[in-house]
Amino acid sequence: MASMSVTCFSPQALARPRTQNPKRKKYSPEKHSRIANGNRSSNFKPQKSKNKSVPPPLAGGEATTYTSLPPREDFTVPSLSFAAAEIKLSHSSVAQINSDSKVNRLSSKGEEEEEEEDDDEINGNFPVDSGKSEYDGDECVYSSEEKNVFNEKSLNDRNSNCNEAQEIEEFANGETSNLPDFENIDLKEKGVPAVMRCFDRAKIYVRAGDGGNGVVAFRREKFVPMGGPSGGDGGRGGHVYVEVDGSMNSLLPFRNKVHFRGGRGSHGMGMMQDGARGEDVVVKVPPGTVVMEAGKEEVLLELLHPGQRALLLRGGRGGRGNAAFKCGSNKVPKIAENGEEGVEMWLELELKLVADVGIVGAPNAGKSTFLSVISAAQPTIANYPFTTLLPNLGVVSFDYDSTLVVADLPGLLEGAHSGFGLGHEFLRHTERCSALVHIVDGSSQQPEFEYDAVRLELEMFNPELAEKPFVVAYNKMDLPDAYENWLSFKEKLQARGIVPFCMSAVKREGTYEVISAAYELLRKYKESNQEFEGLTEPGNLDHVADMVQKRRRAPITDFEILYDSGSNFWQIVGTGLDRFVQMTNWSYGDSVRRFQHVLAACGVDKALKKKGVKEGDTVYVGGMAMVWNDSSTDSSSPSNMKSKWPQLM
Ligand SMILES: Nc1nc2c(ncn2[C@@H]2O[C@H](COP(=O)(O)OP(=O)(O)OP(=O)(O)O)[C@@H](O)[C@H]2O)c(=O)[nH]1
Ligand SMILES: [Mg+2]
Repeated sequence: MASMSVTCFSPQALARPRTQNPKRKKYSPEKHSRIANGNRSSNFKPQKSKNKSVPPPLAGGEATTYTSLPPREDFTVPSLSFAAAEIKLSHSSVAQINSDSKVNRLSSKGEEEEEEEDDDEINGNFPVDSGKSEYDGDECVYSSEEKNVFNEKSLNDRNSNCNEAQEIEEFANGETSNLPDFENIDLKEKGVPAVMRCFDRAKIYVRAGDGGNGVVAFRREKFVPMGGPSGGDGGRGGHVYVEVDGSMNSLLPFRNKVHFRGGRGSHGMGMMQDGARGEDVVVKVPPGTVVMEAGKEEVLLELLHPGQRALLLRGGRGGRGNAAFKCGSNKVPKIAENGEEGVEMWLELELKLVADVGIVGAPNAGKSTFLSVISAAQPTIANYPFTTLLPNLGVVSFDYDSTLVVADLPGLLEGAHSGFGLGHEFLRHTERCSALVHIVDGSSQQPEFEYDAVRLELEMFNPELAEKPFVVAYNKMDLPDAYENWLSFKEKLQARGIVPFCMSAVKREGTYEVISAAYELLRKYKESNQEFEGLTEPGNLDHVADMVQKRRRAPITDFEILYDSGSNFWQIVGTGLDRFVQMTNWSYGDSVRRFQHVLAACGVDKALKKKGVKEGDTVYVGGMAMVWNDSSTDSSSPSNMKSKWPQLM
């Protein structure tokens, strides 16, 4: 049988500063393997937990899920007593757990107790449901300011919890008048401290650099009479690139920096000297970033592989100097162009994890425990819901070339698809997974109900999620309740054509079978999607810049004429013409003549006459106002539009 060797990385590490808590007991792999091997048996033997502080089974026979974040042990104030309120997935009943005992137990557990636990473990009495993480190596420690902020918040939350408990009881009895309408409240960020928010969406502004202006200059040199035009072109503006940086794992940096602008190209100079190019700007994003234009649904780019670089916006073209306009009919051109303005855009970035397998389930089901067993990841594990606030990644490697990346996601609540709890923030991460492991808490009163509720949430968030291949893992088989309910759960699922697995993540039993089954699903999925996979390989990613450029550099002959009869205003709309007006440098006389020529050549005059333009009407082109003359008195002028212009609006 192939062996499981492991490596891991955790995106949580960046978002939440962690240091080792010296008071906490260290996770010892030797001890664990000793315990695991000692207890390894093919049949699960349920053990009554010795720990008195295990919360009592909840009344009403419902699955355990919660509406509000229970306090974190790191931030508890022991003297304060309060009741954390819970709402079950079902609407019928309510249970309250007096968290006092739990809090005190978590925060004031002494060294002696830990030693006692050690003895228990060695004797084979594994304290499976002790409410304390078995793997404390990854404990999160905050700075003193963060703690203060958090403590203040916790205090407020706890005070309000007492009232909430009463309200929730009313809710259970059908008296919902005082409870907020959860459907209509955006719970996304409210009440969640900044350190806990997931930075997986960002809005940024990008702007390509403007091109430099061309200049009018003439060669003046001894012994070179009439040296001719020698004005150089302006340099092009800086491009905007977006690049995947493998070391990034969130969009957090975009909280501090939102604007990215390419450098401006330098202006041209005499002696045929062209201006220097503007500096390019590179926006670094983590792997798995999706780029969209703000306010639009269409996905512009999906950046998956570290090192991938896409050209988003091309810098503006440098304006031509007078040397470029020299021709047979005009050997002394006194004309130069302005540099083209850089394009600007607001973009929405969205980060979707690039994991092969996603672990989903209700809060407290044992998802993080499972990840910690199958990989070297060390997510925080604790006996309260929403321990996991940000997704954790772990890499499982079966042998040399078969590895899979597994993501442990925060628990899902009923209503997660519409923003309830934390789940929907992360549900989109599962869209990238090829397979799911659905962990069911076997010790909950109605595991089938919990299973159905989570499946429904997935389906309501995105029906494609429900189509993904999945493995059902019935967890906590070492607990008597779970053990007793297993057969009925299994039969019910088998009746629907699903074969569930059972396991005890804490005892590391049955976990290998579950992850192997997930790997098998993944393998089959990849086989059947091989052609599609090929498309996601890095290739030419300049299509966004091409698209923007095409839109901008539309032919000058593409225009539309709008007429406002009330004010006798004519407006000529066309991106090609707008760009032409912007690049015309009105300070040179030849520019004006050229502009009129172009208007006549591209058919603007003709089209206006056809539409019935009259003497004295005002015509707007690319932000310029001009007055229409029916009979051109100036024979050198090719267009009927003159006087008042050039004149900026
Ligand atoms: N007895 C027993 N307890 C388990 C087992 N697996 C997990 N637990 C316990 O269940 C509690 C919750 O485990 P977690 O792994 O944090 O659960 P989770 O699903 O990640 O929870 P959230 O992150 O809050 O959604 C912890 O106290 C674990 O020790 C198991 O197989 N048997
Ligand atoms: Mg967790």
